Amino acid sequence: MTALLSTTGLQAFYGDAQALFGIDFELHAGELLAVIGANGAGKSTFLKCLAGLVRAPREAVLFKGLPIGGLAPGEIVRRGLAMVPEGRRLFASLSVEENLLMGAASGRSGPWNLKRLYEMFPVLAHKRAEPGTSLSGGQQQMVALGRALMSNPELLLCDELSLGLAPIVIREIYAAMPRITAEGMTVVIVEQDVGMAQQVSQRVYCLQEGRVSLSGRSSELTREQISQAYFGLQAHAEAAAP
Ligand SMILES: Nc1ncnc2c1ncn2[C@@H]1O[C@H](COP(=O)(O)OP(=O)(O)OP(=O)(O)O)[C@@H](O)[C@H]1O
Repeated sequence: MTALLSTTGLQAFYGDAQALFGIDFELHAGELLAVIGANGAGKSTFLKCLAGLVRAPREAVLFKGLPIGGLAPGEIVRRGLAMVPEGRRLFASLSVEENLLMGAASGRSGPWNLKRLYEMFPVLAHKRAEPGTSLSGGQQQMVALGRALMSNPELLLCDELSLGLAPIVIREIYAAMPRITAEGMTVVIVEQDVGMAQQVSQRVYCLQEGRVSLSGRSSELTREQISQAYFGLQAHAEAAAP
């Protein structure tokens, strides 16, 4: 099966500091995959390389068979890859609806529009005219997720959706995932909560100090394997073919 997205030997740097040391990664259409790892392991940097927010060598990232490493973020969105950034990053001067409509600027068509989003998150319909930043953290996360969906991507990258949110709100946000994947969308989540990551995903990659320390099917990985990969002891289970 051809990968929807793959990276080969992906390295990333902040100035002279190296953050990723040769990431080999493969993602197939329709998967929901989780990237886990401790603080500073390189999870956000990895997603940013895919989305064009951190520089990557052109050939190190293939999306739909074409090299996209280092392309401008807007070009990558137009090709069908959208990201929900860590920390929501809403436009403070814009309303909820205007924030959502920013996502539609890619010009891509597909199943997601304002009506669908408001059905999925009714609270946003009630607050459509309010400034995005006046909402609760969980509601802002719904806007950030909705804004990315409005670009009708084939691949959605979500960086720590649960950051700073109460467990009940986290469950509400993750409850949206089956509706998103039911549309055929492929999803990568970065998640600190390993239990949640394993529960919602089909496969997991664990990063440790900028390297893949473990990959495999979520249902088959043991807590012990994950905690070893998370905290740095040697462990590697090859990903089973999806
Ligand atoms: N803007 C930056 N400038 C310099 N170094 C950075 C920058 N962003 C991240 N780093 C470094 O790159 C490495 C990977 O960080 P990254 O944020 O990708 O990790 P992470 O796994 O997403 O962690 P977290 O869960 O804390 O977000 C770390 O050593 C971090 O200090």
